[in-house]
Amino acid sequence: MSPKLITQRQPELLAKASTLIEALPWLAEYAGETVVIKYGGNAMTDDALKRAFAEDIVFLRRVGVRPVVVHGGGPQISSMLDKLHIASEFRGGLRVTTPEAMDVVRMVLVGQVGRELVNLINQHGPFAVGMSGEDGGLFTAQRRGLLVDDQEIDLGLVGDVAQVDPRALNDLIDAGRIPVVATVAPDAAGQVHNINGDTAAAALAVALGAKRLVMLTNVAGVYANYPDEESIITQISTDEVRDLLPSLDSGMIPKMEACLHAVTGGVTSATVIDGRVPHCLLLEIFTNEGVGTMVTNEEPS
Ligand SMILES: Nc1ncnc2c1ncn2[C@@H]1O[C@H](COP(=O)(O)OP(=O)(O)O)[C@@H](O)[C@H]1O
Ligand SMILES: CC(=O)N[C@@H](CCC(=O)OP(=O)(O)O)C(=O)O
Repeated sequence: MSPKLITQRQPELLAKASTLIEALPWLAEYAGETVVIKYGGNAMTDDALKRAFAEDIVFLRRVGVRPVVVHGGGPQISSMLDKLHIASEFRGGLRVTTPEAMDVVRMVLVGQVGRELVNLINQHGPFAVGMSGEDGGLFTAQRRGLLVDDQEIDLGLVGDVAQVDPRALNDLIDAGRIPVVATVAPDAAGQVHNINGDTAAAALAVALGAKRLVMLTNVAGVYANYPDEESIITQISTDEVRDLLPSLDSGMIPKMEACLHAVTGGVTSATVIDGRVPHCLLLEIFTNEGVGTMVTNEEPS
């Protein structure tokens, strides 16, 4: 570059350099740490965004973080169920899952969404390995219902994570791979269950002793009064999440329950970020401000 061009472009070049320098303490803080990233189906809206997500994951791996991807695929499952004329219904943010729907959930999460993410990440090198809760005994599911007014509502083959065996997954990470996890898992008798992606990501983050859980979705974060944009929450304590939970709706219920579970289980923070923003993951982890709503054990100052 000519000296004249450098002078003209100095502000732009300085801005680039300062972004890199801003990342410096964060690079040190996260090196060698496990970060669980939950990629919600609602955040997988277009191909450019998905490619940017794959780049961010590979970036994390390249700078010495141990990223683990747990993906959802709710809208993708719903669209396949529609095509097959199988009705589906959500209760409390969870899909009521008949045996017929379970086959579709497993097919879409493992065979479609998981494959696509593995493919995108591996355009940067042979990093990603797909696995489901069934592989290497990663998750043991336990059937769960939904408590409404002290009455347990049957949700069909919906599971909670009763147990995590992270050995196979840790083997992959130790070998430099990036696990990409689909959240279906057998119960103790071998019956496969549908586990909500947020629920599974939190259980995994706790079991792995992850430093952080970051969840990409299609809203800017959690709103105290959804969808009033003014009511966006940037930081919230676990006590405040407990107070907020009864007022939440749809998919935000399992998401906030999952954040609560992760943080009370020892994960330093759980953050919900806007997956519609390209490279939101890098912005959240490597910049001072971060984006989205962060749940921690501390009262916000
Ligand atoms: N208080 C709230 N703040 C933000 N989003 C909320 C709130 N209550 C309900 N939602 C809904 O939660 C959705 C995100 O959850 P979900 O659909 O499960 O996403 P994902 O597929 O990313 O897991 C948002 O699109 C929004 O419609
Ligand atoms: C029990 C339950 O609700 N399972 C979810 C699993 C996928 C998921 O969690 O997808 P998102 O993260 O995109 O919402 C479902 O069937 O939609």
